[in-house]
Amino acid sequence: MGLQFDSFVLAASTADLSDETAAREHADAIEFRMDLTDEPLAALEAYDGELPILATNRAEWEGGEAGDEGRLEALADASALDDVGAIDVELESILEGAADDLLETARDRDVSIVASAHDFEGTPPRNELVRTLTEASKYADVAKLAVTAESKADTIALLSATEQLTSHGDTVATMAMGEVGSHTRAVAPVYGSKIGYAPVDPEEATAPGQYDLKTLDAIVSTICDCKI
Ligand SMILES: O=C1C[C@@](O)(C(=O)O)C[C@@H](O)[C@@H]1O
Repeated sequence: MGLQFDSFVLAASTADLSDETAAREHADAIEFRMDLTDEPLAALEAYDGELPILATNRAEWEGGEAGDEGRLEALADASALDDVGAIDVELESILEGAADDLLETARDRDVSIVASAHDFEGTPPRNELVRTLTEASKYADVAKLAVTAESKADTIALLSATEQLTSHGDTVATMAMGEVGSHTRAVAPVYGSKIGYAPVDPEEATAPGQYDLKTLDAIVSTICDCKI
């Protein structure tokens, strides 16, 4: 069965699957950043951890390091592995039609789909946040949106959009990158966000403003009963 996102999933985000041992105490899943390592499929095949994997192969044009050649095919290969319970696919690739085969393959294999969008420059207006999340929800089990907050108003817009989609019955994951937005990583789950990303080692953050795994687990567990 695919990774379920009915309650909050704290993902240890890493390019090194040997982090799983240290992550196990705090994380519900591993986000494996295939694009940040050399032989991702070999690493996945050798994986013998306990936590299920959310596989991400982030494109260069979306802030990652994977070139387009073979990128979605590698995700399809990853989805064949038992430990891979979910894949992350850029909303842009979905809308272009480039991910049609991948989505079908994932569905056939009962692997959950996270459709993601990122804004590394700023935070679009609230109605656009709602529109992007609504669009992503049409194609995926989880609609994910990471923006860059430049003001407190940006963070409130993101949290408000998160609450709106969640009350409407959609499954979303949201976070504001950067210093101003850091706290949204802790409080977004209160408003319904279903995935948190955190590195085991703060030096190995996969996005700006992330808390380390232990810290995020402690805060979320304290302020929210989202994991139940
Ligand atoms: O898309 C996301 C969210 C993220 O960018 C973050 O801001 O925590 C971290 C990435 O590893 C992940 O793929």
